[in-house]
This record gives sequence, structure tokens and C-alpha cells, in this order.
Amino acid sequence: MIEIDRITKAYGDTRAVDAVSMTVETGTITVIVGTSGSGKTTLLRMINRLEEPTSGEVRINGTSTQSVKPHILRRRIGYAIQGHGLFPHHTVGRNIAAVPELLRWPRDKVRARVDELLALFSMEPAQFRDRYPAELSGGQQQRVGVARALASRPDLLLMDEPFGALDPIIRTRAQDDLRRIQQALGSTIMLVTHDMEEAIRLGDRVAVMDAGRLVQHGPPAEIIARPATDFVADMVGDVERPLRLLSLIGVAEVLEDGAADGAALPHDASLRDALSACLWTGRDAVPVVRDGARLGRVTFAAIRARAGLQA
Ligand SMILES: Nc1ncnc2c1ncn2[C@@H]1O[C@H](COP(=O)(O)OP(=O)(O)OP(=O)(O)O)[C@@H](O)[C@H]1O
Repeated sequence: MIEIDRITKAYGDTRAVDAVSMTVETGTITVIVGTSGSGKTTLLRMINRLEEPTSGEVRINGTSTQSVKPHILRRRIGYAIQGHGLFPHHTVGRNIAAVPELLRWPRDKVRARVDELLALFSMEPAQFRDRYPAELSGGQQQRVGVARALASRPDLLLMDEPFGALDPIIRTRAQDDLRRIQQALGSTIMLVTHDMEEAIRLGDRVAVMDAGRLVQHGPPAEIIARPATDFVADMVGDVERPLRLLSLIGVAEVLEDGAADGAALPHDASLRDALSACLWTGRDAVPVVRDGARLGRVTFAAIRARAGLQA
């Protein structure tokens, strides 16, 4: 568990971060979202002591970060930033192995860990282990950057706009990958973004920052349904709110018996996916499958009803 306790950073008269408190449960993703200059990066960098707080404290599993030397602390906290920061003259394998090697893990264990992470990120180890960063696509480099940050099984992974440089389609894939891998490894992640869509998609908890203050902290559905301030409401965007709500509801919730034509959706797809499928192909209903077996269908009318729209 990570406890952030009234942490503050002042630059002269400006409070870049102003008495922010929150608790992050082990094995969850917290996304910190806010406009430019709201203090997100400063908050994140105070957790691994790349910035020293003016006041307040961070505790990781009960231990104050002030009681640990910064370079020791940073071995327990992964850090992934936009542009990934890979060493260009080291292979993918050596890049991922950087912290485990520093921690003097036995060679077999390091190698096994590198291969495990590459496989988790859908990169065939034999094919990618010995390549150099320049021989990878942007999306692959980004995956290696995240794999490296996870390599030593850190207590916490901090990510600052990790997907900022990716184009929107790859970005969605990268977010889905991160979710899957975080669940497989049980990692605890704090991620900074200015993109509310990303926050809602990825966060178990979303923390909204405005002018150095934490204005709302809660599950995505709560942020969407009950924005605490006008600022949060603006960030969520009234116009798109029905669509954002749909992305939080699984097709299983409105599944009904009956046939439907065309390509099927998996049982864990969202209603937003189902809406896209209906609109894209002009269908009134879409079949839903699980492990290749038909479960039923989702109708356009049911989706609209859940979005609060007239059928
Ligand atoms: N070293 C510094 N000296 C003075 N002011 C700073 C310093 N670092 C950050 N600030 C100020 O603190 C505020 C918060 O900055 P921060 O980088 O944390 O915001 P952010 O929400 O991460 O923004 P962005 O999304 O643009 O990166 C800004 O007003 C910034 O100008």
C-alpha cells in the first residue's frame, strides 16, 4: 500500500503540489489526470524522490520514503517515461535486465525474467532479445521500456505519459497490454496522463489534479457519474459522457437470447465496442461469443437504453 500524506511542493510562492493525500492499494492502477501545469509530474517525482517534497510524507508498505536513501528507493520503484529512455547501444535483453543486474540477480534468473517479460509483451524472445532499440518500431520500444521498468518486480511502477508518443490506435493496444500484464503480475502502478479517456480506460482509481490540488479521487464510474467540480465535469466532457459510460459496461450485462448476423464480439467486450460494431456495419444486433461458442446477442436498442438515450 502506498500512502501519500499531505505532500506539498512549493516553488517560491507557487504551490506546484498542494497538500495532496491519497492511498493506493497494492495491485491496482491509479491514474493521475489533469491539465498541463496541474502538478502531476511533480507529484509523481516526489514519490521516488526525484523531487524532494517541501512538506508531507510518502509511505510505501508503512515505511517513509525519507528513511531510505534515494538510489536504494529507486531500485524498488520502476519509472517509465514518454520516449522510454532505452540505452541505444544495449540490446533489448540488456535493457530489460538493467535493474536485475544492478541487484546482482543470478544470470539464469535474469535471463528467465527477460524472456518472461518479452513473452508477456507479445515479443518472441528469440527474435527480439538480441536486437537494438533502433531495430524496433515505436510501439515495440515503448513495450521494452515498460518491461524494463517492471523487470525487478518493483513495489511500485511510476509511469509519466508512457503512451504520449504513440498514435491513437497503437495507444489503445498498449493500454490493453498494460492492463493485462498488470493483472498477470499483480503490479501496483501510478500513471500520469492529461487524457481523461486513458484515465477512465486504465484506472482502478482516477485522481484528478487542478492547480496543484487533488480535486477528486475515486473509481472511474464515480468520476463520470458524479464529477466533484465543474473542472472535473469539463474534463470528463458532457457531450461524450454517455459514450464513456458505455465503455465501462460489459456486453454481458445486456446480453439476450437470439440470433444476430456478422462478426461476433468477445464476451468481455464493452458496450462501446458493441456500439461501434453496430454503427460500423449498420447492424441492429451483434452476436457475442466466448471461446468460440455463441452466448447470445446485444441489440442496438439495449445499448441506447443503457446510454440513457431514447430507443
Ligand atoms: N523546477 C521548477 N521550478 C519552478 N517551477 C516549477 C518547477 N517544476 C515545475 N514547476 C511548476 O510547477 C507546476 C506544476 O508542474 P508539473 O510539471 O508538475 O505539471 P504537470 O501537470 O505535470 O504538467 P504537464 O502535463 O505540462 O507536464 C507548473 O506551474 C510548473 O511551471
